[in-house]
Amino acid sequence: MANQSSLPLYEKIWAKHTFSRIMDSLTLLLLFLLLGYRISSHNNHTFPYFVAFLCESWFTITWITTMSTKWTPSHTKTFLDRLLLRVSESKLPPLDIFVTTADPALEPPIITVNTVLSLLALDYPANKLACYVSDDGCSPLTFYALVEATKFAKLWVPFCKKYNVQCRAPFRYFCDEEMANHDLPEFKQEWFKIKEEYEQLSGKIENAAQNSIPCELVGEFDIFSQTKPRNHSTIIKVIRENKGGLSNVVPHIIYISREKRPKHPHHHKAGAMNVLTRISGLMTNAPFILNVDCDMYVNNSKIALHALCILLDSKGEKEVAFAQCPQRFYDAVKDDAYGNQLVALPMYIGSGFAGLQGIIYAGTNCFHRRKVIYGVSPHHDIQNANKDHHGLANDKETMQKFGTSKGFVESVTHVLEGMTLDFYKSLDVKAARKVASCDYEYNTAWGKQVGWLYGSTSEDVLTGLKFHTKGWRSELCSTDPIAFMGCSPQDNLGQMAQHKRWSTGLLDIFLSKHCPIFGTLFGKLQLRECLAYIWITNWALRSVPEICYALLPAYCIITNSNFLPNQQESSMWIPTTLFVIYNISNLFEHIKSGLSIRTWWNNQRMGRITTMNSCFLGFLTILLKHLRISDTPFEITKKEQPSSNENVGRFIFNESLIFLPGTTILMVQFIALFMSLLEWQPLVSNGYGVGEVFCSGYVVLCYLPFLKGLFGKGKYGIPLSTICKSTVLAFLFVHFCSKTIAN
Ligand SMILES: O=c1ccn([C@@H]2O[C@H](COP(=O)(O)OP(=O)(O)O[C@H]3O[C@H](CO)[C@@H](O)[C@H](O)[C@H]3O)[C@@H](O)[C@H]2O)c(=O)[nH]1
Ligand SMILES: [Mn+2]
Repeated sequence: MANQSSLPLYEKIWAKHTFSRIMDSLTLLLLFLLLGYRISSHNNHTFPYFVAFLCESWFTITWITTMSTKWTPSHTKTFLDRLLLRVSESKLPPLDIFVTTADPALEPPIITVNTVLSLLALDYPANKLACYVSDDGCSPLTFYALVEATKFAKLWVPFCKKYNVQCRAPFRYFCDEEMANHDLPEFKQEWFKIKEEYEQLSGKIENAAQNSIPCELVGEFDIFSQTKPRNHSTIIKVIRENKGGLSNVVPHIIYISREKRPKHPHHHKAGAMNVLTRISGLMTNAPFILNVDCDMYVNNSKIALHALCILLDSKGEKEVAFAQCPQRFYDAVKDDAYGNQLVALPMYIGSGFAGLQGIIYAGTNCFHRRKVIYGVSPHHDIQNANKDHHGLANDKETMQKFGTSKGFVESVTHVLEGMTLDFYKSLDVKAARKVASCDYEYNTAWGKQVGWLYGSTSEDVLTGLKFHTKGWRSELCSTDPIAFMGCSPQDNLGQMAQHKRWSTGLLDIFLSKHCPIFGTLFGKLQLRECLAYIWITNWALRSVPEICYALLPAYCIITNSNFLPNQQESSMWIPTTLFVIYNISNLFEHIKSGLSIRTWWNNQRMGRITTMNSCFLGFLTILLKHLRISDTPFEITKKEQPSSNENVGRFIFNESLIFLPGTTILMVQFIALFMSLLEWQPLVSNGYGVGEVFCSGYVVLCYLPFLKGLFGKGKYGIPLSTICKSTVLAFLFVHFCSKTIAN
């Protein structure tokens, strides 16, 4: 038998997606044929052909990056038994957990509380865990909810461990009434007792949200009386300290609301993460960090151990910066009506990334190595670090980089030297306050070389990209059952706003000095990883060719011209087959991911709608930002419990500009189809044919929710102002069309 300690703790499994590969290659071939046709066609000097050629070239480039990303998918298999043979439970490394919340209205405290409870109950020695909750909303309600939840945790944590509960978020766990029919009478009794306690807890939080916080607690809440969410000093409260360092109790839990002042940029989530990094550095300084958004509860209680298989593996130890767990969502809207469940896409693109230099950092559900966050490169020489960090001069250097807190700099030195001893003595709030102040980062490397990087609302992808550029790899930690579950937007407004933020933030990265292309030229970003990053960061740019392409059939019908080969030409088979092959392969991928045909269509349709609306707005936002006209905000996604959702898959609309491109495109198709019905076009040769009419009809089909919106009432209707603006734009477009004929 092989020596136990030399066996790897995890293994990469390479998936074979042969059918997908064939279909993808066919698609590429057809795209090339189409481009070839454009170049060689006798029509190639017409305006529509030229525009089509440009758009299709862009699609081809995008397709090459897509294909390269998908080509070698992989995931990981972890060996818990080997881990536990190698590291005894008492030798497991400490783990700091970061939870971020920012707005008690959009992120109801009961959701945050459930996430925190599930984390406190992780299958991991409690004396190795510390849970830090960052509240950018500076909300006494959130604090109150956490205080109450900690009391409940004293029942919940032992209960979960005793009965080996899988889902450790009570609101999900108690949904399942089946549990009560357990054979063990003792279990049954406890189950009911704890369920009742949980109901009391959520009742209290509900009550506090509606009325006010109970007065017996007022003393503790005084500190919130003078605060405004965007203007207050630091609040740090140790809600629970595991003073005895016991392994079977409730871990440390610390509430943090960092200082905020109107004049100081706070860098949204990235800023919050950096404060958490520093405070935890001072307090517990664990070598590993797990970060989750407030809505992502633990669904696999052993997940920390799985992730450590990757991070402690002898190869992983040297190469892997972080272990990212997939993002999954609970209580999806039926058939994914808003296309935000992201199931098929991660299965192909996500594991594709994982087969290259590594999966992107998704901002949540991720286990980090603390020293990587401090800017260390792989194969960083510990001997050297030792030498480096003892001289006084180097302490000075470290201070310039990490800021002037002596305690924190000392903790950094520990991490860089790879010291494994537990740093925790007591949770010192005074030192922690200093590193949470808004001027702490002045003239330091925070947000630039150290910590979460600033400058993009997709701080996650940016930060991960930086690690990859340094030469680190990352792994997808795919477990069964899935590690974490969270909320996804429950309506199209949330979904579209989210995509706008992502596409804006991602384009910001592409246009910054962190651009993946530079990463490959000057750093250690591997070529195909670079292509994959180009694929993802170019999301917003994709909107422009897609909008042009959607307008093209209408343009052709209005001007009686064509952009597709006409019926007499035999080359019509190229675009037709392309359309068919692309859709079949996409449909196949959805079915293989266990999704319905309806879901496929919804995703397909939402793909078009978000690209042409959300991403286009994202594109404009970046344009304005670069012209220094406006800055990009971080709009927080609303988290709600699905029971409150009455839209059941219907689209809702508001005055937002986000609906303008779509409404206009739809109007233009109407005008075109109407004209074709009445045969109003000028008589010129090369008139449009079935192809153009089909395409125009297809666009209308994709925009069916908008079509319904034109006739809908209240929030289900597109506001009159948007309709008016769109009508004006549509007629401008028609006017432009007629101008081009006149020429
Ligand atoms: O100023 C802020 C803004 C946001 N957040 C937190 O950031 C997290 C993510 O925000 P959310 O509105 O849920 O965004 P999503 O669109 O769901 O987030 C995805 O995309 C983000 C980047 O755009 C990543 O940061 C997230 O981890 C990733 O889940 C939440 O916990 C927020 O509380 C803060 O702490 N401070
Ligand atoms: Mn979220």
